[in-house]
Amino acid sequence: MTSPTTPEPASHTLDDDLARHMSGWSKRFDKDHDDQSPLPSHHPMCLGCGQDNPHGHQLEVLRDGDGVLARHVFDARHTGAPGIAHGGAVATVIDDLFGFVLYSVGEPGVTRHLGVDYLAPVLLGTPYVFRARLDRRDGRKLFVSAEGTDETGRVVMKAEALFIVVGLTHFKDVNAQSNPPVAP
Ligand SMILES: CCCCCCCC/C=C\CCCCCCCC(=O)SCCNC(=O)CCNC(=O)[C@H](O)C(C)(C)COP(=O)(O)OP(=O)(O)OC[C@H]1O[C@@H](n2cnc3c(N)ncnc32)[C@H](O)[C@@H]1OP(=O)(O)O
Repeated sequence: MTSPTTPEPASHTLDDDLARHMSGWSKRFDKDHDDQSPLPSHHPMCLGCGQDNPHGHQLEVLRDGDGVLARHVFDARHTGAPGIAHGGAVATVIDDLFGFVLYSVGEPGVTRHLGVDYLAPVLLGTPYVFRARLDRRDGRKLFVSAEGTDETGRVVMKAEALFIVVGLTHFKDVNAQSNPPVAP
């Protein structure tokens, strides 16, 4: 529910977004994306990384060699069992991080399959590092993997996913069929 102090999301039209993202996604990791430099968010309202989404994780994702990295602290909004991050919130962060691996591919893609192994509780208010990479590509199929570690280096979760490369028309076609976005 929107509180009176919750900022209204900025207005972004699909055509604006597509135009902006088209140039963004055509860029591979390059001189603009030096190692350990931040990568642009998918979209200002993206649940994972959008800076205008007050309900999102507002991830800041860095290029990390051939992969990507995000440092993240889950908070009370992400509670599952008391004191522990909800598994769906952890999966959201990882799914979104995989969406940043697309920068190394230079083409847009969407999640076809996501698998998560929860090896240890992910605690609220505790810093974790999540890393993801492209393992292999088979035509339009991108096989990616990731893991999350705590400050001691202990691996608390692992994930693997299949992303499918799609054209930008995928997003346009889907939006043409859907209802207009609703403000939170
Ligand atoms: C608002 C404007 C924004 C504009 C922005 C523009 C740029 C943004 C760009 C990028 C954003 C990235 C943002 C990341 C955010 C995080 C990621 C998400 O949340 S993504 C959302 C959730 N995912 C979906 O909504 C997909 C829904 N699914 C589909 O639309 C279709 O299923 C689709 C397009 C993915 C594929 O459909 P098919 O009918 O073409 O293909 P099929 O038969 O399903 O399978 C594809 C291939 O995968 C294999 N496959 C399927 N499951 C497999 C499995 N478990 N293991 C191995 N292979 C598998 C199959 O055998 C097939 O292989 P074979 O191509 O024939 O060789």
